[in-house]
Amino acid sequence: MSTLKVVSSKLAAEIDKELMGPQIGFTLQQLMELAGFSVAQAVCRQFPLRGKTETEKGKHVFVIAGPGNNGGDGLVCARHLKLFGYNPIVFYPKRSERTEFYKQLVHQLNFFKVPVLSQDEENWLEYLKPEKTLCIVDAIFGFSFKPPMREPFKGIVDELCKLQDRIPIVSVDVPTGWDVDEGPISHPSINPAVLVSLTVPKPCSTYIGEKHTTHYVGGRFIPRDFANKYGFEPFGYEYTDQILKL
Ligand SMILES: NC(=O)C1=CN([C@@H]2O[C@H](COP(=O)(O)OP(=O)(O)OC[C@H]3O[C@@H](n4cnc5c(N)ncnc54)[C@H](OP(=O)(O)O)[C@@H]3O)[C@@H](O)[C@H]2O)[C@@H](O)CC1
Ligand SMILES: [K+]
Repeated sequence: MSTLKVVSSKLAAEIDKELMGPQIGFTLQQLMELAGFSVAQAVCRQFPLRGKTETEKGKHVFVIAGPGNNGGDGLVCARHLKLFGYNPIVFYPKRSERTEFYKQLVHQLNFFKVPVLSQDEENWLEYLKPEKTLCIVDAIFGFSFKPPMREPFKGIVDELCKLQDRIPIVSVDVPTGWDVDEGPISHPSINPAVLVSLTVPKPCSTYIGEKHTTHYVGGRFIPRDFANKYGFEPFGYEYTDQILKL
C-alpha cells in the first residue's frame, strides 16, 4: 500500500462526506472544534509564551476569519488561544449567515472578551504593527477557494503579502489564495511561515518551501483503518498531541 503524503481536494471532500455521513456521524461542529484546537496548539508550539517577557506575552495573535468553514476554524482557534494565555484579536470582515453556529462562535469570543473586528472597522491594519503582533492566523479560505479573489479579501491578502516578511503567517489548511491542488497560481499569494494541514495534507502543501514554512498536520480525528482505506498511513501523533510536525 503506497503511503500517500497528500490527498486530492476531491478525495478530501469524499473523506469529509464520509466522516460526517450517517455511518460515522461526526458533526461539522465537532470537526471544526478539533481543527481549530489543533491550529491553536500549532501557534503555541511555534510561538511559545513560556519564559517570554511581558511585552512578548502582550503581543496580539491576529486571526483573520473568512466567510466559510476555514473561517470557522479561525474563530475556534482564537477561543483556545485566549484560554492558553495568548492575546488574540479576530478580524471577521464577512460574517457567514449560513448557519446559527457561526453566530454562536462569535458569542463565545465575546464571552471570552476576544475583540472581533468587522469590515467597517477600517483600522484593522492598526492592529498589525510588527512590534505588537506575534503572528497572523490566515483562516480566510481553505479548500473551497475559487479564483479570482473578490473584495474585501483581495485587498486584505494584498496587505498580508506586504507584511509577511515582518509578521509570520500561520495558514489554516490551505494558504489563502492558493489552489488546493495546484498551489500558488494566482498572484499575489501569501507564503506562510507555518501551514497547518487539517486531516491530511492537500497537494498544494507540496509547493511550500521547506526552509521557509514549518508544516504541521492537525485535525486528529481518523483511525488507522479509515486512513488506509483512503491510501495513507495515519500520522504518528505523540500521546495527546493534536498536531504533528511533518
Ligand atoms: N471538512 C473537514 O474535514 C473539515 C473542514 N474544515 C475547514 O473547512 C474548510 C473548507 O470550508 P468551506 O468548504 O466552507 O470553504 P472555505 O475554503 O472556507 O471557503 C468558502 C467560502 O469562501 C468564499 N469564496 C470562495 N472563493 C472566493 C473568492 N474567490 N473570493 C471571495 N470569496 C470566495 C465562498 O463564498 P461563495 O463563493 O460560496 O459565495 C465561501 O463563503 C477547510 O479548508 C478546513 O479549513 C474544518 O472546519 C474541519 C474539518
Ligand atoms: K487559509
